[in-house]
Amino acid sequence: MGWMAAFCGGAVGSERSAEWKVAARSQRIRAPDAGAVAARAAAVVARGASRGRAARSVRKACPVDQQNGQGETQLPVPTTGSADADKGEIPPPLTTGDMAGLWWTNIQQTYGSKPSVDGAPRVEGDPSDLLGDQPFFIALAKYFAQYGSVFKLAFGPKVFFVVSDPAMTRFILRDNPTYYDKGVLAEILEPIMGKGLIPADFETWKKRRRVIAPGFHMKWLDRMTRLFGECTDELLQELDRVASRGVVSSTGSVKQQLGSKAQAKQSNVIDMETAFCSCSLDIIGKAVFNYEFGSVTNESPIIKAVYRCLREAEHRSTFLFPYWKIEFLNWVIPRQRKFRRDMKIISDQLDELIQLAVDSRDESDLSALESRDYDVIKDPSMLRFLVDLRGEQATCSQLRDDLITLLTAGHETTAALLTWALCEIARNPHVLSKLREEIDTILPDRKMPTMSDVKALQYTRRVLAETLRMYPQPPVLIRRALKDHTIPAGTSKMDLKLLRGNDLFISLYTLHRHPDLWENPNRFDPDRWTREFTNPAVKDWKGYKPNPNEASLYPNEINSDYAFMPFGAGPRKCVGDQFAMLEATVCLAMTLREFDFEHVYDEVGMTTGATIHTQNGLMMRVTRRRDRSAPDARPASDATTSSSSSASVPTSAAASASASASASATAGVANVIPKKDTNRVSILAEPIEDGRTSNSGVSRRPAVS
Ligand code: HEM
Repeated sequence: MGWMAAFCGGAVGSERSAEWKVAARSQRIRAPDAGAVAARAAAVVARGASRGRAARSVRKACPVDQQNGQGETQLPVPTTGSADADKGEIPPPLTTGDMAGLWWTNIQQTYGSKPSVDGAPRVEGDPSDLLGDQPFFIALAKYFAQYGSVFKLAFGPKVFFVVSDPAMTRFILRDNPTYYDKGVLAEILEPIMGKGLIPADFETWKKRRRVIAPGFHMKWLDRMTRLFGECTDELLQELDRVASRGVVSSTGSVKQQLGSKAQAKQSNVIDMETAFCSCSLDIIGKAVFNYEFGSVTNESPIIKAVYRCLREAEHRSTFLFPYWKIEFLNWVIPRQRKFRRDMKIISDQLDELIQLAVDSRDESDLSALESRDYDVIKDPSMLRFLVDLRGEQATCSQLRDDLITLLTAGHETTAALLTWALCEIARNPHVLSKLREEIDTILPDRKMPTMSDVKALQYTRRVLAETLRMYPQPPVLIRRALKDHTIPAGTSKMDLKLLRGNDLFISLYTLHRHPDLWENPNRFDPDRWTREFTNPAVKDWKGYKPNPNEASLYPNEINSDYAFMPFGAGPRKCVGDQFAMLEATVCLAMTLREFDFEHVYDEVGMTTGATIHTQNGLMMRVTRRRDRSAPDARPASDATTSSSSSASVPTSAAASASASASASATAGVANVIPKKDTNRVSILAEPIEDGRTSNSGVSRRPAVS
């Protein structure tokens, strides 16, 4: 299927062009005129109040809606679903006036004599750590060591409260989710995801969650598990090719050996971060809208557009001044012009896929959809489900927002999980050995994993859970208070009084390494999930209790009483958690069954993005597994390594690092030598910096249907 097909030639093409013009015009008419102009200007002063307008300026109306005469019609509320956040009164959305008032209060409190009533200590000195080279969440961990589990950061008129406390987190995410919206996150993501689940306002979220959540039903997940195996198989074929290339020895200067692009391409070194990214992108494309992403090495325009949009979201999340909200700058600044072009490429393709799905709609009840025979269905995608669900008439633009949200949320997160899991496994031979023992028993030979295999792969899933504890994706959850209220004290022993409009970060990174909540928090120890852990010294925290028989796919917020929240918590918890765990388990198990990996560099630093990235890729020497009948056999160099405490701890330092792992949550942080490289992720086969290749060379596979 060609990207341009929908808009090329014929009557349909020209009709659509006409619709585009109508759509564009109707967009302009719908936009609030004077109010919008004022709001845009005010947004420069008060972020948050003009949500949606900037989004509309980038996003386009959908031709399918025009065709159906739906325009921006409301969706009927479906009869099924799991959204249960509408308990109690929903506070009204924030206005420009609210934000301007709050900013004035912040200025008076930070720089004037007005007393603060919030109760949180303010980070003293220059919080330039947050803008410097080190990742944002590492800076927060440093402040956590100094100020405890609640503190605030003040920048000019902005104040951010940072919380790393289980009881407070439970209050925010589970007990009172309607007190908050997604604040800064929504502002950043709305131009990309529109009214998708992540940035959506409460009303839209409630409707869409009820429709999308049942899409992840058991039979579909079962079919997806097969897809994960098929896509991983393609990755394995590529790894096979890489493994058979000239071996880069473990001695001598790797930099010298990989000095040129040609040399890098001939070596058995691969960037596994990029490889996992490619694999998970393929998976999500097929799963969500039955699209076969083109070859990375062929430089498919859509893949480049998707990656650039993800990078743009990251750029926005780390840029303090939201200049993209000033309309004319979007036309003047090249990266913003490119962003608009990329969004159009993506939207056009999604519109084409939606059109195809709508044209072949086969309306069914939810129960019929949930019991579909996915063995015979050609298109098992989520889009098919959303379009076929009886009574469900989402507008095309809403569907587009849903799809792009699932694509974005479900791609990098899982790739990051696999990346950091492999990073830790390669440093911990005893973990690898236990993994292999399990994998060889449950998945002998080339057997494709099934859902029940994944359930049986308990140790593999513990490794993944441990990875998510140490490298949560995303490392920080973002909320904004919609009403004045008080969050009762947790471990911090102080109530936190919030004003309407206050921004809040829940630092999962520090919560997951909190020394009061975890034994040896910086130690990579998958077996911790089999041991109960309590600490009576922590107020209002029940501790961690393993699930009997580890029945659920991962230890979660309930087992840990909100100390571990790999997929968030409460009604806005990740809708793709099972999908992600199944995918990561299948991919990791299949990969380790076949190949040995060895770190090329001692250090794998972290950088901030939407997820935690490596600094310069996860460069690994890959070889075919040496002795399948003796899974413990590892290269001699590995035998000396023990549990590391951080991805960036040099191998040689791992033993001493783990000895001191019982220190504070920032012990691992101290070992980090960050070197920010926000342009690092490249999907093209180009050498980066010192000549190492940034591309896995993972080729795309033929369509899986
Ligand atoms: C290892 C992989 C993943 C991790 C660690 C992860 C993590 C999270 C977290 C922490 C949240 C909550 C965000 C918040 O409260 O602000 C979330 C939400 C979400 N995730 Fe995931 N996720 C993963 C994979 C996926 C996948 C595979 C999909 C879809 C196919 C997905 C779709 C979503 C969506 C749509 C939301 C928003 C839910 C809502 O607001 O109702 N995620 N995810």
